Amino acid sequence: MNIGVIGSGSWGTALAILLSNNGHQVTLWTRFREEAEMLENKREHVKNLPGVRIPEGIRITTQVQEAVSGKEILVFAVPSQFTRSTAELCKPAIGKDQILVNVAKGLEEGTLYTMQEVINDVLPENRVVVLSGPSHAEEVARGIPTSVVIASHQEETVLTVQDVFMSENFRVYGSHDLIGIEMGGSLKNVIALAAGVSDGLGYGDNTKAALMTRGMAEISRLGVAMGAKAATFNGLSGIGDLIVTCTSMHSRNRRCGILIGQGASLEEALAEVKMVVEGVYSAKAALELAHKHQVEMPIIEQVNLVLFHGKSPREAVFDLMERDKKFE
Ligand SMILES: NC(=O)C1=CN([C@@H]2O[C@H](COP(=O)(O)OP(=O)(O)OC[C@H]3O[C@@H](n4cnc5c(N)ncnc54)[C@H](O)[C@@H]3O)[C@@H](O)[C@H]2O)C=CC1
Ligand SMILES: O=C(CO)COP(=O)(O)O
Repeated sequence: MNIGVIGSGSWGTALAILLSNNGHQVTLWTRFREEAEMLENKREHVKNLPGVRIPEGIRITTQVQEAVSGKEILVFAVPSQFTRSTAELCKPAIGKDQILVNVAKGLEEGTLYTMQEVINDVLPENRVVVLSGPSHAEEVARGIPTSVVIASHQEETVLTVQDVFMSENFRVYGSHDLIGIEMGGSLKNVIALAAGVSDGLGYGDNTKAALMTRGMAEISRLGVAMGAKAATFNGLSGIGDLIVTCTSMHSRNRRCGILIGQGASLEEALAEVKMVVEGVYSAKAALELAHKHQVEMPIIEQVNLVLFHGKSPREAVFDLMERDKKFE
C-alpha cells in the first residue's frame, strides 16, 4: 500500500520503519526542514532513535501534498497538541476514501476531545481508526516483539488496518471500543507521571503497585461513564499500556515524574526529557472530564495539584493515603 506517516518524532519514525519493512511504500512527513534534513542525510533519527537505520525506501518530505496525495492510509503521529492543526494543514490534500490512523495518545484541552474525535471534527467524511497499546518506539524500531490494538466502529476497516501493520514482531488485535481504547491510552500517561513521582521520591514497589492499581480503577471509572466497556481496560490499551508506561525506562511520562519527585519544577523536568510528555497535557482535561461525568479521580486530582499548583509531591502522596476509608 501507499502510506503517508504524518509526524516524524520517535513514534512516527518507528512506525514508518515497521511499515516499510512490511513492504509498503512509505512517505514520512515532518513540518520542520531541519528534522527532514537530519532524517534524509543521516538515515537515522539521531536524537530520538539513535542507532536505528531508516530504510532507503522511506521518502522524507516537508511537503504536505507529497505526503498525502495518492496514499491509501495516513498515519497521524504528531503529539496530541498538534493533531488538530496538522489535520487542518493536511485537509485540502485529503480525499474522503483515505483511512486515517491516529497513534497519538492524548486529550484536547478545551474541547476535551480524544484524538479520534479531533480528527473526525476536522475531517468528518473520513474513517478514523486508533492504534494504541504498550509500544515504546525505541523497541518497535528495533523489531522487539510488541502487541497493540486497533479500534474502529467498522469491522472491515479494523481488518484492513490490522493487515497493514501486522508482522512477525508486531501483533495487532482489533476492537470496536474506540472510546475505551483512547481513554486507556491517554489517561495511563497521567498515572505514569504519578508512578514516576513515587520512584523519584524514593518510594518502593508497593507504592507504585498501589498507584497503578488504583489509577486503573480511576481510568476505567471515567471510561465506563463515557461509554467504554469495562473489559477494554483489562486489555493492551488499558492495563498493558499502564504497565509499560509506569515501569519502562523508555517512558517520557515516567521520567518526567521521576524528575519532579526528585525536586525539579515541571518546566525543568520537561526541558530535561526533551520529547513530548503527553500526560502533562492530558491531566487537566482528565480532571475536567471527571467533574463533567461526576467521577472520583483522586490520583489524577493530586497529579494536577503537583503539576500546576505547586503542591509538594510528598504531601500529595500523604493526602492520598489519608483519604477516608473505602471498599475496593
Ligand atoms: N514514543 C513512543 O514510544 C510512543 C508515542 N506515542 C504517541 O505518539 C505521539 C507522538 O509522540 P512521539 O513521536 O514520541 O513524540 P516526539 O517527542 O518523539 O516527537 C515530536 C515530533 O512532533 C513534531 N512536531 C513538533 N511540533 C509540531 C507542530 N507544531 N506541528 C506538527 N508537528 C510537530 C516534530 O516533528 C517532532 O519530531 C504522542 O501522542 C505519543 O503519546 C504512542 C506510542 C508510543
Ligand atoms: O505510549 C507509550 C508507550 O506505549 C509511550 O509512553 P511515554 O510517552 O511515556 O514514553
